[in-house]
Amino acid sequence: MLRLDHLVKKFGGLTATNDVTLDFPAGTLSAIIGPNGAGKTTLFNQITGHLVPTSGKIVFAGEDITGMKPAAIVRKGIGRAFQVANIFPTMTVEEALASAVSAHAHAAFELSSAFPRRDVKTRTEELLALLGMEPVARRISGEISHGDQKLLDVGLALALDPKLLLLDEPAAGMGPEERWQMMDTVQRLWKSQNMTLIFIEHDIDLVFRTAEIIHVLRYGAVLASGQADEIRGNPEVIEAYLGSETDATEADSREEPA
Ligand SMILES: Nc1ncnc2c1ncn2[C@@H]1O[C@H](COP(=O)(O)OP(=O)(O)OP(=O)(O)O)[C@@H](O)[C@H]1O
Repeated sequence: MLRLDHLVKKFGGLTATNDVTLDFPAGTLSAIIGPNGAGKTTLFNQITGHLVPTSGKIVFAGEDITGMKPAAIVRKGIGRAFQVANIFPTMTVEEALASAVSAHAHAAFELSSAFPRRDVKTRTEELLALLGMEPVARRISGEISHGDQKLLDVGLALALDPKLLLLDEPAAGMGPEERWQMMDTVQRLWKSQNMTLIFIEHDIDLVFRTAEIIHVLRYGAVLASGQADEIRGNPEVIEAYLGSETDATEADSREEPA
């Protein structure tokens, strides 16, 4: 579904993504972990077209999408949950979701007149149910809890019917109980929506419980890939990951002199 092929991204003398080659097979639920500054978000930004790789290729569904603009990549079927709930602060949750569903239906209809018009109301209700957000459907987006706003972000990305969904720390800023619930929801969405999902997460316990495949980044490069048991038992990973608790930004140590 998605292949990253020798992907390099440099910011001046800093190599944020260092020769990353990874496969994300269709239908899988993968996590990307790694210390602060390991290059996780930079990787996502390249996949979504917000950053252009210095070298290497990004192949999605058999097509080379390297260097395409973000809007074109969204149309190819790659969605990402941004912190967008605050774009609709005065709308209710239901209205915000309906707007996203409606915009997507409209774009799809313009692309192909054969594309069936979506029943916006039905899809909105479906999403509310999927997200478990019916109880807050009529509340103002800007006034719901942080956790519900993060869920709404995911819902807005889902409204575009992505084949591949990228979530950057979906449980960030939540309390322990809420974090587990969020990851349960992510797993449920992934199962029910027949999509490929990649998430970035710092909490290694959440990752071990949720992801099928885990990729560990360090200094912008892939340190290890595998299932939870393989990753859990990898001394290098443990060292790299636990080391991050004390190093604020590991990338600081790899800046080359100008
Ligand atoms: N636009 C940019 N310009 C210059 N340097 C950047 C830019 N974006 C990221 N970096 C640097 O690239 C390195 C990797 O950053 P990135 O945000 O991808 O790491 P991360 O693994 O997502 O970290 P975190 O877990 O803290 O979010 C960091 O040193 C960061 O400062």
